[in-house]
Amino acid sequence: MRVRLEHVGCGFDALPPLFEDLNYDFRPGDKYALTGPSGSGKSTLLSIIAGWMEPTSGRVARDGINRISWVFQNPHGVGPRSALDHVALPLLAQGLRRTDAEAKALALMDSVDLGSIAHRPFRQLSGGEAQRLLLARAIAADPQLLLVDEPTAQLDRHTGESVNSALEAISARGTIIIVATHDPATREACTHVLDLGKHRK
Ligand SMILES: Nc1ncnc2c1ncn2[C@@H]1O[C@H](COP(=O)(O)OP(=O)(O)OP(=O)(O)O)[C@@H](O)[C@H]1O
Repeated sequence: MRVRLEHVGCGFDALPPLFEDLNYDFRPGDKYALTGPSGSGKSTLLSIIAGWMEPTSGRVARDGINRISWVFQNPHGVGPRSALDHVALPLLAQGLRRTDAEAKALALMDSVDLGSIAHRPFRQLSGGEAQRLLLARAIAADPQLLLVDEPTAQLDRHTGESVNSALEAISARGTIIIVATHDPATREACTHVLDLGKHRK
């Protein structure tokens, strides 16, 4: 199982390319920080890696990757539904009984410091809580590749550390994790750094 960038480049319209000739291997059990200034193409590269967007040049090889989860910078959920329901849903879809799904969902929510808001409706969550909730849901889906866009941007240090620990725990299960981040603590918590600032043309 791995994801490989082969001579990947991308640009929009007549603008200069964001990046060109990116060659990179992403492997299970490692955490990759995708860094670079605002506008350098981090979210664009996540879209390309996920297969949502074709690169302008080169290709992405995804070997043995069937389940991809993506936690967006701007989280969306179902307003009136409880936070717990959001995390339990993928577990129910995997065939767990509701009591087991909810117990597992609650443990995942605890791991990102959300145990106390489990029964609140999604619409009452703050931006940082909503994004952590969707991280817990993404982990519940048991992905082989987890893409996360700026998970700690809206968080205080302690909460940011719990997010980094949750990423560590899922990485230890063999998931490939790629995190677009400006946060030095998240970058430090990763095993590798791919800096798009250095690939700008
Ligand atoms: N569909 C599009 N058409 C034209 N330009 C686009 C499109 N999508 C993104 N861009 C431009 O490409 C550049 C890279 O955007 P991207 O969101 O990938 O950057 P980023 O590194 O994730 O930025 P940030 O750190 O601010 O989130 C930006 O200048 C953006 O305006």
